[in-house]
Amino acid sequence: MTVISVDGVTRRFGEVVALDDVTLDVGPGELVGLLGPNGAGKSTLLSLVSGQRRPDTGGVRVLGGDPRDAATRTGLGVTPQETGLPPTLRVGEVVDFVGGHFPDPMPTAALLEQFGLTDKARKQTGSLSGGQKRRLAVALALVGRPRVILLDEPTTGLDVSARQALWGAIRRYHAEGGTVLLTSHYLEEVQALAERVVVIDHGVVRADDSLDGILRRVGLRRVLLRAATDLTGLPGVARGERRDDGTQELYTTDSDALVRDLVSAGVQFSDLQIRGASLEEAFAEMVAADTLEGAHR
Ligand SMILES: Nc1ncnc2c1ncn2[C@@H]1O[C@H](COP(=O)(O)OP(=O)(O)OP(=O)(O)O)[C@@H](O)[C@H]1O
Repeated sequence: MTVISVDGVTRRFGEVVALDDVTLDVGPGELVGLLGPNGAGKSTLLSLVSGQRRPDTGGVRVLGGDPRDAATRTGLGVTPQETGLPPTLRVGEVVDFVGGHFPDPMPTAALLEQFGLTDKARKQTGSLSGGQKRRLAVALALVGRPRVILLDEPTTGLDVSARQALWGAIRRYHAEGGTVLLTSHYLEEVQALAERVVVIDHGVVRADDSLDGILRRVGLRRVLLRAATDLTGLPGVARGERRDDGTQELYTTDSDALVRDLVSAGVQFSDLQIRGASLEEAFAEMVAADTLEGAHR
């Protein structure tokens, strides 16, 4: 059975098309990372899957039901936005309150222990640090022992150790058979957790592939050199830029072949430097290339 089924969904906000004919199926036990730049439509997609919003056209099913039905939502865990935590309620009270909506909630003490929040149980949520709030938000997604969780930017703003701790909790949930759909700006986070990656941009799914498949697609190298001839249009150069200082920056999937071609063509160059494009650059490259393709369609 498909756990999450998004079928031909379009959602507008006035003139803005936040999602444009999006189709996405997530199977049981999958851990899917939804990746995209600001404003891509990730949060809108999660809000449709969680039943907080309705699509204009198309359909969304979760665990075979309508996500707007209370019965369906008991199988679904979501992280509230930071502003969604009532600031005057104590941490333990918030967990009890959310857990009270589920038939078999996790014991509050065990959950707080798992997320390193035991000593905060009696603190008002308004007094928590940003990192502690994020941990509480993810804990709340798990309190009802849901079959599927939706995590929107689970570790944004966290330091390295807090991020690792949360990744551990997400991995444990997944290892026990849970299905996860998470959004992130961080390729690093998606790389650490997800088996499958969906890249979304301008409301359109640009890529949907295994993590390895996506990494292969973004396996660009950056070649920096100084040359009098313009090399930015050479075959094999995905994108290139000539700088005022005489250097040229060339992105290619095969830097060895590019350098061999330059040598055999007798091109004069100096100050050669080659490094892997950062994941961020590679992701930007993929989104830019697909946008260009879209414009030519
Ligand atoms: N309530 C709203 N009213 C008007 N426009 C909205 C609303 N929510 C989202 N949008 C617009 O829809 C588009 C998609 O936004 P969305 O928040 O889904 O993107 P996102 O990928 O989650 O971005 P971010 O990474 O910045 O959180 C954006 O252009 C945004 O401005």
